[in-house]
Formats: sequence, C-alpha cells, structure tokens
Amino acid sequence: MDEALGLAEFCRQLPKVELHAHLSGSVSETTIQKLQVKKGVGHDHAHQGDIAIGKGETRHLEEPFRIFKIIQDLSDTEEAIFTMTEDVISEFAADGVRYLELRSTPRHVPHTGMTPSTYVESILSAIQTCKDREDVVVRLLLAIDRRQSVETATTTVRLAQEYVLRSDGVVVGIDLSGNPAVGDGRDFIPVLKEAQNSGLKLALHIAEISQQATSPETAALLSLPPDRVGHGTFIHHNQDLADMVVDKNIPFEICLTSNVKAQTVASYSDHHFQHWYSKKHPCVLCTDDKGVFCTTLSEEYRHAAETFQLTRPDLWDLSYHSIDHTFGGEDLKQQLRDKWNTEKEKLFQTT
Ligand SMILES: CC(C)=CCNc1ncnc2c1ncn2[C@@H]1O[C@H](COP(=O)(O)O)[C@@H](O)[C@H]1O
Ligand SMILES: [Zn+2]
Repeated sequence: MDEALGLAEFCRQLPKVELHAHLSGSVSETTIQKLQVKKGVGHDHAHQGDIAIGKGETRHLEEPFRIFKIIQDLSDTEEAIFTMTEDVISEFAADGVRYLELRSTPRHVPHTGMTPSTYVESILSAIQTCKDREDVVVRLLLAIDRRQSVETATTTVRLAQEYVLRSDGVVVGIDLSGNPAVGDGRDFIPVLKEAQNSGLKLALHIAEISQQATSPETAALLSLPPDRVGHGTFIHHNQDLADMVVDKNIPFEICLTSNVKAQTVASYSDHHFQHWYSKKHPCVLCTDDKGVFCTTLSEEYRHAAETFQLTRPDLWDLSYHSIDHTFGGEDLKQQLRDKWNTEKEKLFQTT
C-alpha cells in the first residue's frame, strides 16, 4: 500500500520561501482575464499564447520582456495593481509559500493618474488586506529597471526609504532588474550604495546572460556587495567573479524554469544550481515570473529533485535554509524557523 505523498504533493505541502518574484510576471491567466474585463478589452487581446510560455516551450530572451509590457499596459491603475497583488499573494499561499518577497517597478502613468507613490501604496494596501486572510508573510522590494534613468532610480530608492518607515517594515529592499542586454548596471552603483547605507537590502540581477561574464559591470555590482544575487547564471564561467561570490558568501536566487524557458541555460540538467549546490554555496529556489513562465514554486522544487536527485530531506533543508537569506529581520526569521519545525513533523509523518 502506498500511503506516501507523491513528489509533487510533497513539494506543495513543503513550507516554502519565495524570494524572487516580479509582480507583473507573477500574474496568472485568471487575473489577466479579470484585468481585461475591468479595462474593457476583449479576451482575444492577449490570450494565453501571448502572455505565457507553456510547458516545454522556450523563447528568445526578448520575448518575456514583450510579455511584461502587455501585462503592465493592462495594469495601469491603482485598482489593477491592488487586484494583481492580492491574487498573486493568494496563489503563492495556496502553493505552500509561507514567506514571500515580492518585487515591482513603481510606475508613473499620467493618463490614469497613477504615480510611483500610489503604485507602491496599492501594493502595500493589498499586502495589508492579505495579512490576516492568507497564511503567508509578505515583504516588498522596489525595483529599478536597467532601462531607467539614474534620476528615476534615485526616486525609487527615496520612495523605498520613505516607505520602510510608513509600511512598518514591509518594504525591505531594492532590486535591479530589466532586460540584461540593455544599459550598464554600473550607472546605478551610487544610488545602490545610497540604498545600502540607509539600511535597505540589495537583491540584484547579475550575469544573467553570457556577455555579462566578462563585462566590467558584473565585478562592479558584486563588489558592492549585494545581499543576494538574482540568477548569476554566468558567474561560475569566470573564476574571479566566482571567487568574489564565495568570499562574500552571497546567496543565489535560482530560477530554473525561467532560465530554461528564456534559453539562458540549455536545459534543467545544465543549470548552474548544480555547480553551487554541490559546493554547499547558499542557493534559494525561486520562480522569477510564475505567470509568464507557467510555473509554481512547488514545481521548481520538483524539477530540482528530479533533475539533481535531491531527496525529500534535501528539499526540506533547502527550504529551511532559505529562511537565513530573507530580508525580514532576525525576529521574523526565528518565527519562520519555528513554523517550519512545527510543519516538519506533520509533513514527514505522511511521507
Ligand atoms: C529573459 C530573462 C533572462 C528573464 C529573466 N527574468 C528577468 N530578468 C530581468 N528582469 C526581469 C525578469 N523578469 C522580470 N523582470 C523585471 O520585472 C518587470 C516586471 O515586473 P514589475 O512590473 O516590475 O512588477 C520587468 O519589466 C523586468 O524589469
Ligand atoms: Zn528576475
């Protein structure tokens, strides 16, 4: 008799930490349809094939950025930002995520009156609404898009500094993201330093594409140093960069499906997770854009288990140690560890 949980169900029931989730890229098809209805645009305006990359599909690097733009155009009001944040939080909670760091780029949309401040407020208000309803603690990083001017990036950092106090600690840090083939990350170093000096944490997309293994921006960004590296796909291709990451013990946010579907790695088994995990370097499994890449965090755990032969206790450890790399503060980390330990017994009783 097989009473053991299947791997997929084990991964869903495993309490998980999600540290790399872009709001617009995390929006599900159901929410997109809601946004279309609210905006009064037809369902065929952006059907599933246009706004998501399905199972087994891969696309050119530029494609996800075209999709983000479609979703951002659909979410150009405070009400839409509230709705998508609320839905994304509920979906992560339903997938067993118990601590979630969302990140999003504040936008100014003059024709609807949404400003970077009201954008952030709409997200915070949805986080507040979900606080008592969903079994997940949510924190927020404000994102700088590489395409933006240093002036806009400065406004984002100032907003984050202001909201750290006003949000009662929900805003915790700054993300640097956007199309890695565009711009030079070094332009943002002074403003990132300012963020860091004011106590904000830094999670930066670094070396996502092969050209960045040799570009001077990678070493410059790593020497800040950031608190976490997003992707870091090509860091181990350059010994000096790999040494920097090891010396400073900078954790990697690992997004398996995102990297395979956007073709920055050839297949799951070629993923750099293997390199770092085998060296016992801190790695945190994440989704990046669960809507656009059609995944969930539990599926990412399952892919890791199946590809790299991880046992259930390995998956447990991976999830538990992810708590160490959260930006929510020491007290919260301890609360999460307690929660994980309580759930451990239940989970392993049924497996
Ligand atoms: C194609 C590829 C290498 C994908 C890896 N993934 C990503 N790389 C860099 N920036 C990203 C990625 N996924 C989402 N973003 C950023 O997140 C934004 C969407 O979320 P939001 O509007 O900030 O709420 C995008 O416009 C982009 O700036
Ligand atoms: Zn990302």
